[in-house]
Amino acid sequence: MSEEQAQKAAEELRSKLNKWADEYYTYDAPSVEDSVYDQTYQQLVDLETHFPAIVTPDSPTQKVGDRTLPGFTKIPHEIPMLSLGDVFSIAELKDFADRLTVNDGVPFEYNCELKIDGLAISLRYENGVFVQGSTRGNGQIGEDITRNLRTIKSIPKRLSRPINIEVRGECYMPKASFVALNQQRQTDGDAPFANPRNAAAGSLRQLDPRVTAHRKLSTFMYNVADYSDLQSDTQSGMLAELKALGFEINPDYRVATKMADIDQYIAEYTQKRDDLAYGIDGIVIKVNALALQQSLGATVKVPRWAIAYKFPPEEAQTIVRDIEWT
Ligand SMILES: NC(=O)c1c(N)nc(OC2CCCC2)nc1O[C@@H]1CCC[C@@H]1O
Repeated sequence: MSEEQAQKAAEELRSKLNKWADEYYTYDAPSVEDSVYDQTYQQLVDLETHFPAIVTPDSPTQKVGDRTLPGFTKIPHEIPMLSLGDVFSIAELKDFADRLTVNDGVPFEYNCELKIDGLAISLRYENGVFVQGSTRGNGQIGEDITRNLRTIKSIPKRLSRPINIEVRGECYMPKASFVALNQQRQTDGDAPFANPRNAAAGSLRQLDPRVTAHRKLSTFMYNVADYSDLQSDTQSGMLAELKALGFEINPDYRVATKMADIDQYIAEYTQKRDDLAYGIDGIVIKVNALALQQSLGATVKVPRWAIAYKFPPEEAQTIVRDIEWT
């Protein structure tokens, strides 16, 4: 390989790594598994080691640390926005359930939810009025995207009750909006978005809210930062309460009392997945009783009372093959 070819290959690797890092660090919406990122990063390191002259100061190999977007104010999450542990088989899901300490002999009740493939957001209300919205960021620090979120119709500007509450959920782009947007981008000569999740992330990262306003984003809310203001004592009851407050919640949730019910729900939505108006990348299974959620608590990153069952990837990630060394 000549130095010129190495330079070209390095540029391609850098643009991929920068995009993936943005998705991961800024919107918690990685479009590739960490292993793909790591292998590609190593290829860039090898390439730059073989051809030191091609290293650029802005190469991912030269910069470390924070990648929140310039132009957006940082918002600390007083109550961290957790992620979810993943399982990839029913057997692993059963292990998760078996690991939960037995609840004084009473079997756990679970709430099954579709895992919406968007990006996590947090909405804060004071006396029932929407005052601030942010991205999840790294779970501790997000970006203030209030102005962009105000343009999304499914986000209530005023709740049905004048309460103080912080609600978390997923912002997503419906499949139909994604297809229309990519057609428009093709017409305008812009690069199409790879998937609805990236399109949602790209649409929320706009500094100009008018651009966001035209992207037809929507939301499904599914969690509150602090349960104290709610009446319900279960996850399923909380969803119904959020709906009564004015939030959009996904209607396909279902309470399950045994593993067979969970298996059935997973089978049903594995079938229905392609017909849904929005993307899902799995199923979230949560302990239904909020008091049990609290007592089970969380690790630094994920709750002990919830797990994501991930669908098998639709197409295997194409990993860049080893570069031919001449
Ligand atoms: N994507 C989803 O549909 C979804 C969901 N239905 N429910 C939760 O519950 C949270 C609550 C505390 C930890 C996980 N999280 C979801 O998505 C998470 C948020 C951050 C990373 C995942 O996208």
